[in-house]
Amino acid sequence: MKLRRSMLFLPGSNAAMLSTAFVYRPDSIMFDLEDAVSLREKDSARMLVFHALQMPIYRDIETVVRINPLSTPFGMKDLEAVVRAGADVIRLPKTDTAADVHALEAEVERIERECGREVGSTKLMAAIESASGVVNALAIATSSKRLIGIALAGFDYVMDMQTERGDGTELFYARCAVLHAARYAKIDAFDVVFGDLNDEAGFLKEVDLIKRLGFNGKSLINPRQIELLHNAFAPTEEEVDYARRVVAAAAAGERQGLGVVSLNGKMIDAPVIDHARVVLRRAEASGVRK
Ligand SMILES: CC(C)(COP(=O)(O)OP(=O)(O)OC[C@H]1O[C@@H](n2cnc3c(N)ncnc32)[C@H](O)[C@@H]1OP(=O)(O)O)[C@@H](O)C(=O)NCCC(=O)NCCSC(=O)C[C@@](O)(CC(=O)O)C(=O)O
Ligand SMILES: [Mg+2]
Repeated sequence: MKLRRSMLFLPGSNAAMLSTAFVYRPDSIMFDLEDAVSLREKDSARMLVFHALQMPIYRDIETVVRINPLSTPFGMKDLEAVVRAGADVIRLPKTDTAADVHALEAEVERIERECGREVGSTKLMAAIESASGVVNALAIATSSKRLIGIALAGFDYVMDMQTERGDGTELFYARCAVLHAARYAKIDAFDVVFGDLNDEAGFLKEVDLIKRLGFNGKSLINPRQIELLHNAFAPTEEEVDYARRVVAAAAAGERQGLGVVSLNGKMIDAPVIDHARVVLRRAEASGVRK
């Protein structure tokens, strides 16, 4: 089971963060060349990220680079550098249509051929940051075989919607649209950045909500958020124990030729058994909640 619970953003211009971020063990590290980098640092940040991607410390952690949009003077330069440097995933910001992904994919394929990387080895993810992106979420999610997932980007999205971040009501439709598109396309879905580092309770409430909705994980901006997120996504001892009992009851039922059995008065059928197996695989991959 490939875990992508935590995707930690860090500004590509910050050399100290670039060389230490791996110690926090997020599932993926996202080097940002877009909005966290000022205009005068765009070129130096690209160089820093180009070198960081080739450091041995990043060999066993998924690396994602958020490039600038291809419509800016920086986007193509970013892409040339980071595909050649071996980024695992390119995150396209402000993806409004499937055509944005097609344009990116064509350039990635050209660069892979030019530099001798295996064609198709560079994966993509699309960040949806506008009403247009949400309306086109299904077309975006199904636009390329390279896509590992789509992410909702809350800050730009609420700006586009002429509202502001609040209790989540403002994101409800977009979260559901992004999730359904991702599930239809059988790729991952990532939730928004939570910006208030001192509001741990608010962060955990949001994590609980997005876990219940079905997101795979969340974009993060600070290492403090990683352990909280991983812990909240891990199954509890009780959930693991119950899952084991469901699997055992199902096996006993199968031996008796029964498709459906009951466990303490609760119906155990195929989807319940599948869910129990997911809980057990999750516990194996991530450990049990502390
Ligand atoms: C927020 C803050 C300045 C706070 O700094 P502070 O220094 O107060 O934090 P502290 O907790 O005190 O740091 C303790 C120790 O951790 C180190 N440390 C901190 N953060 C680290 C990190 N990220 N990676 C590695 N290391 C880190 C730090 O260096 C220190 O190390 P040391 O000195 O050695 O002890 C800092 O976190 C930070 O810059 N975050 C990343 C911001 C960023 O990338 N934004 C762009 C993406 S969002 C966006 O664009 C919106 C979006 O587009 C999103 C979408 O698309 O989804 C949309 O539209 O919604
Ligand atoms: Mg944004």
